Amino acid sequence: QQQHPVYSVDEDERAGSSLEFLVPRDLADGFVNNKKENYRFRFQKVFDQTAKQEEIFEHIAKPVADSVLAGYNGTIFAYGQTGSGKTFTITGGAERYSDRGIIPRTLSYLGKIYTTQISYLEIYNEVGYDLLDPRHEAPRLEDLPKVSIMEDNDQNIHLRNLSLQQSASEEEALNLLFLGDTNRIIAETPMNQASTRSHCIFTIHVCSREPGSATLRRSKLHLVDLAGSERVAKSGMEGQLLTEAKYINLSLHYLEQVIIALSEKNRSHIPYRNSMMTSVLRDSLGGNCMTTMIATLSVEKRNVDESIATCRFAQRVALIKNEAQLNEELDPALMINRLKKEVQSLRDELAILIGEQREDQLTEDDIHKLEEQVKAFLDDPDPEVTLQLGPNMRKIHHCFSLLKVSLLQEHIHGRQANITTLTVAFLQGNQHFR
Ligand SMILES: Nc1ncnc2c1ncn2[C@@H]1O[C@H](COP(=O)(O)OP(=O)(O)OP(=O)(O)O)[C@@H](O)[C@H]1O
Repeated sequence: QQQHPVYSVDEDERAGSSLEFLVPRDLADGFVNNKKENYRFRFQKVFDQTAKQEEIFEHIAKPVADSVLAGYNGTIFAYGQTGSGKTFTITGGAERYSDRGIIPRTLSYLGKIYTTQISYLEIYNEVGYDLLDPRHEAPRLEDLPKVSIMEDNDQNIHLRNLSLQQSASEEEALNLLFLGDTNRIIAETPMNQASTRSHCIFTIHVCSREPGSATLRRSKLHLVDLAGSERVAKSGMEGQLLTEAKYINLSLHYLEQVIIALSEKNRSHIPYRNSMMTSVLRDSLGGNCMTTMIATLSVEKRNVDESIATCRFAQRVALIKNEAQLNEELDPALMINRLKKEVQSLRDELAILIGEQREDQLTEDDIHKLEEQVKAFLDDPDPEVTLQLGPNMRKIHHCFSLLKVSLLQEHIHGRQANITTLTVAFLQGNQHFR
């Protein structure tokens, strides 16, 4: 229907894609700076309306899913005004199988390789609810248990009343997604007939171990469908819708504050605690996480100011540089087994080197022979004489004990011992040992 396109996309293999809005002066409604007519934003990639869900998964979700499989945390979240396609991108459309979005495609991708646990959290007016709680059939939202945030001494976040559901197969995980989606709070707004009024965080917990390795990798992938980012004044809401919109705007504002703080160098305090969502996403926006943001735009003329606001937000997010760390922990039983095997193989190797199987203890016969050797060594008047013990640390230690006893006795009897010779004897034994 548009006579003049309001945007253009410029693809550059190396520099990424850029998106430009053309805003004739008469279109600026007070939000955009109407002295300017061109707004240009650079993104890693811009997907046009013709882009297929398959393409979005390949470019956006698959790399994050791969890093989750490698043991890092990951987050993908969709941000944009109501009706711009956040739910369509994250969950998918109901009409065609090919319309399925990032969550079902990711489950299918991960499902072939790992068993997982799923949680699905909804944050409505700053209160968290478990979308997988069976009590969701309760008539009123207020009757449901609220999810609360607890922090341990290491500043790890724990969510009380949020269930972790086992899912052994892709089908089980999909069932959980459908169950949760039917519980989401949806309202008809002036701009979208089925508008989600809350933030929804679908989390896939992955625990993996390479075959034969003692290392467990635990990582999680948050797939976040944010509530619509539009400003209240424009959407013509009132009553409950207005209250909801104020909460949504406030929590998105806090999200933005956290994101800006993360992008500032030398910033020690990040205000995660201001809102439920930033508390929950604490380990997923900065630090130990690979974060991808999808900004969805409704590119009609009347939405151009919201689109520009969305792009500005997305560019601020793009400034975060996360240092991803591997979430690894050791399985003690496996570690002990592995060390036992290592000890055995070192013993075998040693036996080959010294040409004999090493006993744990010296035998009586060994001890007797050593006593004779030490006695002969001490009695020999030749200053060049050495003790030949072979590459056996137990024998060397035992001889030192014998020599110490002898030295102490000599001392008591007022005679001097030749300590230099003893040291040389040890070093020779040691060299041979090496
Ligand atoms: N790329 C697309 N192709 C086809 N239909 C789409 C696409 N994106 C969105 N739609 C359709 O547009 C409508 C609005 O999209 P959607 O519900 O995903 O928006 P939203 O951003 O999640 O909105 P809200 O914030 O209100 O929940 C839906 O009917 C959806 O099926």
